[in-house]
Amino acid sequence: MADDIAAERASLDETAIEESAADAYPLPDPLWKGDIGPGCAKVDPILIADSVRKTFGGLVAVDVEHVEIPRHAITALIGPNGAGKTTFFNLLTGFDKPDSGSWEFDGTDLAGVPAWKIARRGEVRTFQLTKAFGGLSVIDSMKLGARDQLGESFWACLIPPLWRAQERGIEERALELLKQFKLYEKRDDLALSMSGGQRKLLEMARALMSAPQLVMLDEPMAGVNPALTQSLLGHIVRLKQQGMTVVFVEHDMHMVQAIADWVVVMAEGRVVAEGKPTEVMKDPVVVDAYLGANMDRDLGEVVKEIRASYAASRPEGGSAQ
Ligand SMILES: Nc1ncnc2c1ncn2[C@@H]1O[C@H](COP(=O)(O)OP(=O)(O)OP(=O)(O)O)[C@@H](O)[C@H]1O
Repeated sequence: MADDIAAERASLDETAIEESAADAYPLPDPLWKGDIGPGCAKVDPILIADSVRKTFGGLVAVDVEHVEIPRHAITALIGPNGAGKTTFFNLLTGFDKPDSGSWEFDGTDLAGVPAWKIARRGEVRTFQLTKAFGGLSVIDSMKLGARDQLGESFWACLIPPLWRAQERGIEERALELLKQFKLYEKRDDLALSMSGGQRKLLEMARALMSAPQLVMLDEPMAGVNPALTQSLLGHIVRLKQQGMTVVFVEHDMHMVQAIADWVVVMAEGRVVAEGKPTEVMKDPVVVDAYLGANMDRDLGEVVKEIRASYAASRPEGGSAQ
């Protein structure tokens, strides 16, 4: 496993990650305050969610008591299928409405705020399945992304020099991002003519049109060939080097260990564990959530039992919660 991770890290140089840039936004060490565990406080959180709950009929899809996302870090959100990861993403980014709960992004309450306004405030997301690009070219998809996220200014539309300047700015940013994502040569191609992996890159580039602070990526590597996976991993690390905070959903623990600073684990709608990537997969609660044992039992009870037996087996106190 360690060799695999080393190889994964070594291969990231395909996208020329500049080591010198890594310290531009140094992370607090440690990232958390107090006891480490589900819902633990962070030294510098960019997003704080409280009592966020979403049900579909009788099914509780999300029931997150408290979670904090560390600023400037790469956080992986992991968990078995149906754990509620995508639904939680949808809620936090305004693409779905919770039954209850609140969350703040960089000190601003975002509950009930629509997706386009959330994007304007600096929190953007990509989708598990890339959104339809219609018959648009790559460059037009980028420009439309800017409109989706930046919105149209009524006054700018009435004053030609203003909208021309805005158009120019959008085009320049789109071309710059396409260069960064190595899609510049494809700018006039139909977006739909690109491979699944290239569309994932395009979706990520498009999400950056509004110069966000927090980028939420839903399974960015799913269905992408290994070569492009390296490239995507490199791009995610580069977002962090540029000062953005990243949250990504991923099932492959090699990828998580290769790039994540922090891991949040969900199961049955709840956050059941948090920690550093190297530590969190040793947590028996996480092992259990992945193995799917106890599926028919109340998760809260299972978590309590496992933590109690784990603590008992470690006289010095075991895990924090
Ligand atoms: N629109 C919906 N209507 C009904 N049930 C839904 C809806 N969206 C999600 N669910 C259910 O909510 C639960 C959580 O789903 P969600 O997609 O958020 O999980 P996930 O952790 O992202 O899973 P995966 O890793 O498979 O993508 C699942 O049981 C799912 O079937």
